[in-house]
Amino acid sequence: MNPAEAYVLTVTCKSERGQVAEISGFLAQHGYYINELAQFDDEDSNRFFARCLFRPDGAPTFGLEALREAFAAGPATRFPMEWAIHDAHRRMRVLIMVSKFDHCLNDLLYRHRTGELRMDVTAVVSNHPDLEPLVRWHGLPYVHLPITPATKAEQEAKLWALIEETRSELVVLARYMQVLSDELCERLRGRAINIHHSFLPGFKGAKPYHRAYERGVKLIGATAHYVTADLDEGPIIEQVVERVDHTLKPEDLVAVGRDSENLALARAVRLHLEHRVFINGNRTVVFR
Ligand SMILES: Nc1nc2c(c(=O)[nH]1)N[C@@H](CN(C=O)c1ccc(C(=O)N[C@@H](CCC(=O)O)C(=O)O)cc1)CN2
Repeated sequence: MNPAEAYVLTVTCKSERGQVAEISGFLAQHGYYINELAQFDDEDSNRFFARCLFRPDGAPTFGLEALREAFAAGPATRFPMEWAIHDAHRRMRVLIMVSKFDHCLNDLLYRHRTGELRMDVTAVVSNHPDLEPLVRWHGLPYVHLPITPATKAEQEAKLWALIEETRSELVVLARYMQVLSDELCERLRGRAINIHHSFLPGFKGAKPYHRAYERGVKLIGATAHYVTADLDEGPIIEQVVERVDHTLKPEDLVAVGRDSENLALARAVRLHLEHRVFINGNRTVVFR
């Protein structure tokens, strides 16, 4: 559990000696105590990643905005970096997208209602009307945006307007069965998560469970990943696998897979909400 007043610093930069000392010294100097510090140095990319949970220790020098300004002028200048300081208790604004499959949506909304996923759901958007009753039961806005190949651009324009109007920070594709355009993927880079119903890179594309059955696999899985223009190729955040055997038909694999999809997506959303995921090329660094 985070302290009553807590902040999360995220840093990505070129690997150089003195970075950890610079960060920890800066926070200590300005009256903050470090509760957690996770770091990773990727020797292949020569990139450094860090996540620091910290709190005021007595009367700190700054408020949050002044702290950000001081960090920008201090450590972030000495070590050019991508960084952010988040209020650890601020709830991220999340827009969920669905089609007709309801298991991932149902699971996310349950975890939201019970407080497990500390987020503000801004809206549930679907290209079908089917799931409106479930969403209304949760007291959340449901926006039906039908789509056809001829209306795809118009539908995505409405979707983007909604994302901006609701100030949504994260978009979750909870078995949304439409391919997002390259432009929308770019606009949502690093803040759109999809659940694919296979243990990627196996069985990309359509009907993975049927193809897994034909292949006679002994494990099936689900993969939560960031959305990119390359279908099902985005940086992987979380994966869950489940043992299966020769007695299971495709429809049985679909049923077994639903639990894996729910768990992989919920874990990935939580990791993102807590600023634990860093994109590292086509991979991720995840501070669990
Ligand atoms: N640009 C991206 N868009 C989407 C991704 C992605 O990684 N990049 N993930 C998919 C989810 N998905 C598999 O997990 C997937 C969904 C839908 C399709 C597809 O071919 N859909 C058809 C329409 C199908 C229908 O109307 O029922 C289409 O878009 O023409 C492929 C993969 C979500 N989007």
